[in-house]
This record gives sequence, C-alpha cells and structure tokens, in this order.
Amino acid sequence: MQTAIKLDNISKTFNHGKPTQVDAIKDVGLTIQSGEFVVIVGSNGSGKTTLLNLISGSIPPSSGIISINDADVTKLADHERSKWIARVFQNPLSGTASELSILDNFRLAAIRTKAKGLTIGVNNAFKAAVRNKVATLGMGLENKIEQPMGTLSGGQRQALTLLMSVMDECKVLLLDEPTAALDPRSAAVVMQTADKLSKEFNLTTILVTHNLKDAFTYGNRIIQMAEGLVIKDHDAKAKNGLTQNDLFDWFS
Ligand SMILES: Nc1ncnc2c1ncn2[C@@H]1O[C@H](COP(=O)(O)OP(=O)(O)OP(=O)(O)O)[C@@H](O)[C@H]1O
Repeated sequence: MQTAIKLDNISKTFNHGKPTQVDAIKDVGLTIQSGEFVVIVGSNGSGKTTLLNLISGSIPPSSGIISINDADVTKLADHERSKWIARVFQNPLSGTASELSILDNFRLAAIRTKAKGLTIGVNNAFKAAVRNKVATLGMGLENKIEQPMGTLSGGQRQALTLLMSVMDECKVLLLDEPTAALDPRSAAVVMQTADKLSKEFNLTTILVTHNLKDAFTYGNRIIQMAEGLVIKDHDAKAKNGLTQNDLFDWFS
C-alpha cells in the first residue's frame, strides 16, 4: 500500500517564548496509507484542527517534516498543496459562493481544479455533466442547478461542497467537523455522501468529529488526541472491536 500522508516528528508551538505559549502538537509521528479513512477524536484543545491545518499547509510546523505521496511538502503553502488536498469545514457557507448558482459554483470549481471530464465553456455538455454528478447525491438537486447556492439548506450546501471538492485529482479529503452546524437528518446525508465519495474515488480521508455515532460508524482507523499527542491509534480490526460505550471515553 502507498503512503499518502506522513508526519515525522511534527511539533507546533503558538506564541513561542510568550506567557501565552501553547504547545499544540508535540513531536507527533503519523503515517496514513492511501485509501485509509481516519477518524480523529479528542477533547477541546487537544490539537485536532491544528493537525489538519498542518497537513493542509494553512500553517507551517515549528519543526518536523510533512510528506504527501512520498514528496516533502513541509515548505509548500496550502494553495500549492491543493491539487492533492480538499478540505471541508464546519460552516456550510465557507465552501461555496451564495449569490452564484449551483452550476456557476461548479464552473468555478472546474476552472480552479481543471477537473477531468468536465469541459468548461461547452455549455450544454457542462450542464448535463453537472446535472448527472449532482443527481448522484440523491437529493433532487439536479433540477435546481440554476438556483443560487444561498437558497439551499446547510446540508445541501455541504453535500455539494463535498462533491465539488473531489471533482479533480485530489487524493486527500480533510473533513473538519463537517456536520457540526447541521440538523441530524442533513448531517447524516452529508456523512453518507462523504463516505460514498471517499470509497468511490479511493480518497485518503481524515474526519475530525465530536459526534460519537459518526466516529463509531465511519472510517477504518480511529485516533485519539490529547494535549497535542496521539494517545490511541486503532486499526480497522481494533476499531470494529469497540462498542459505542468504549468510544465514549475517547472523547474526553
Ligand atoms: N492560531 C493560534 N494561536 C494560538 N493558539 C492556538 C492557535 N490555534 C490553536 N491554538 C491553541 O492550540 C491548542 C489546540 O487547538 P486546536 O484548535 O487544534 O484543538 P482542537 O482539538 O481542534 O479543539 P476543538 O475540539 O475545540 O476544535 C489549543 O490550546 C488552542 O487554543
């Protein structure tokens, strides 16, 4: 199996040398294989989002080496890593432009990523391709592709954001509490969509969540963080052996 993400001795200190210094990540080593779906849990402030920020390149590490597909990307900025990495945040509004239609959002995403299989500018072909892709969500949105994104629900927007984010050759999907702002039904649809896309495109997926049921249901590996450290790491077999009750303790 190919290694997708490798962290070697990664540390991140904020406000170094000041009274407010925080050692958010402490000498973490982590190897994630291509196609793995890793769930990361842990209490508030344990370093989960900082870890995703380091992987995506939105912040640099204080020390250590980050590799993606065996290439050292430690010094690459987030936009330079975006051809490999897609990220979906908590806020459904952050992934798409409200005033633009679904179609135009897809057009923007296609321009950004030069998505394969979507010919930009050939209007009818592009429209049909978007309609087909959107139909795979099973939300009936294929009939609303001319509608402004702002008129959709948070769950519908998150599902579309997911779909747009995996259109290109991205191989790593980072999900930072993607359902935290959603009602339970929409949250379920978004998680099922993420799981489906992850399998369909064989993505390496990392999900940060505070949701016990999602941590239990999704992924083939689970990690617990505490105070900037990885303190538990279970593979698929060990994860399958856990009950929801066992997992409850992983959140504290
Ligand atoms: N930009 C920053 N400047 C200073 N401190 C920061 C910064 N970002 C994060 N921290 C600190 O680093 C620690 C880890 O934060 P992080 O957001 O990674 O935790 P988390 O596990 O994602 O928490 P939560 O579950 O609450 O989202 C916390 O103490 C936080 O206050």
